[in-house]
Amino acid sequence: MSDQLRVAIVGGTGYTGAELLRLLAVHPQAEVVAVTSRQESGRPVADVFPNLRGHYALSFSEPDMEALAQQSDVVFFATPHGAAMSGVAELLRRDARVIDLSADFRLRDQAVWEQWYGQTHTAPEYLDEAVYGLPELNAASLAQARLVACPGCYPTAVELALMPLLKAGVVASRGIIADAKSGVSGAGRQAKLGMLFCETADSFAPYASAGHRHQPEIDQILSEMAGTPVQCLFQPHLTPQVRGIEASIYAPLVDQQADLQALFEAAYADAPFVDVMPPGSHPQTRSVRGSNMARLAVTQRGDTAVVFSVIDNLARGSSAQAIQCMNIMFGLDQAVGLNAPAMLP
Ligand SMILES: NC(=O)C1=CN([C@@H]2O[C@H](COP(=O)(O)OP(=O)(O)OC[C@H]3O[C@@H](n4cnc5c(N)ncnc54)[C@H](OP(=O)(O)O)[C@@H]3O)[C@@H](O)[C@H]2O)C=CC1
Ligand SMILES: CC(=O)N[C@@H](CCC(=O)OP(=O)(O)O)C(=O)O
Repeated sequence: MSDQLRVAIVGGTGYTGAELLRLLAVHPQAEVVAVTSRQESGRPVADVFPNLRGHYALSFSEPDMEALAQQSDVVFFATPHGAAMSGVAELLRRDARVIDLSADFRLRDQAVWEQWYGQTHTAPEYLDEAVYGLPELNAASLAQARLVACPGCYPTAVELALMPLLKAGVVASRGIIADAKSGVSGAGRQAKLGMLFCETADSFAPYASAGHRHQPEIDQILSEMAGTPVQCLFQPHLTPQVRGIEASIYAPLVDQQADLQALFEAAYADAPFVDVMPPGSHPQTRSVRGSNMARLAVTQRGDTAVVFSVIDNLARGSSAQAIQCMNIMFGLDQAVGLNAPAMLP
């Protein structure tokens, strides 16, 4: 076992932490050596998550950065915004590498981050160094990264859908609309009134119409892809399902002769976790449940490119994509441990 990557997880009792544990339980080249929870410290992992019985002898521990750095090669933060930035300096100083599933290092501009997240950033010196963990965009930088800022779940779905169009320059930089829907696990495992079964079942609604914190992240990354400022109107909705994001994206074409299907197939020819579906397809969230696959379908409607994008918010939208980043950072095959097909039905 000595050649196994030693993995620690801060925040192992949330949904993304539980998904990291589930996926890493069968990763052939990584071993979880520590997992933290302040509320469940001392309790066996398999007591809290019965699906992991027989996979882990570990118990949850307190989040002690010095101990985690000594024990592990890489530390995942599956914590609310604000936690990773208080631990990152200590971990990097002790040569652990860090993969942050929260938003602490996603935005380049400290003032913009503070405006949207409503707190002071305490480690702004790492904002430039952090590599945005979208493997199809940043594989080369990820291979060298000490600190990875994993994308938000909605941004993953939207950015993968728009990357081929923006890189080829076939759509306008204004007037793009991303109409996105998320399952309830996107809100995390903490009880919140609006996320209860009786509040969400048999219903469907938009939210955050005044602006969502994923808006500046989406605009930042789309602008990097295009090499020019891009504005995308992003509108989220809550759907009564556990996992899954669907984004329907509308982008005004500046080149109406472009073969969009060919463009997408070429852009993702070497991407093991992007499936460009045949023309006329309607991807379903159930086709990606529990898997790292993003399924895309592209079509042209008059002067508009229409892209449908589905991911599992807990897998491609966070934990599985974070493991794909880990694989790249440590020189492993990017797909190792992630090849299981989605659960269906
Ligand atoms: N849910 C989703 O679909 C997605 C979530 N994300 C992001 O991933 C992160 C985790 O999300 P999610 O799993 O849903 O969150 P949860 O609220 O479900 O879980 C949070 C976890 O972090 C721990 N924690 C909370 N505060 C601290 C702290 N200050 N220091 C150390 N540990 C702490 C909690 O355990 P304890 O309090 O016991 O220590 C718990 O294990 C968030 O930043 C979220 O925005 C990103 C993409 C998708
Ligand atoms: C359904 C739901 O509530 N979803 C969450 C997004 C989850 C996510 O991606 O989280 P971070 O970007 O914060 O890491 C929301 O809209 O706030």
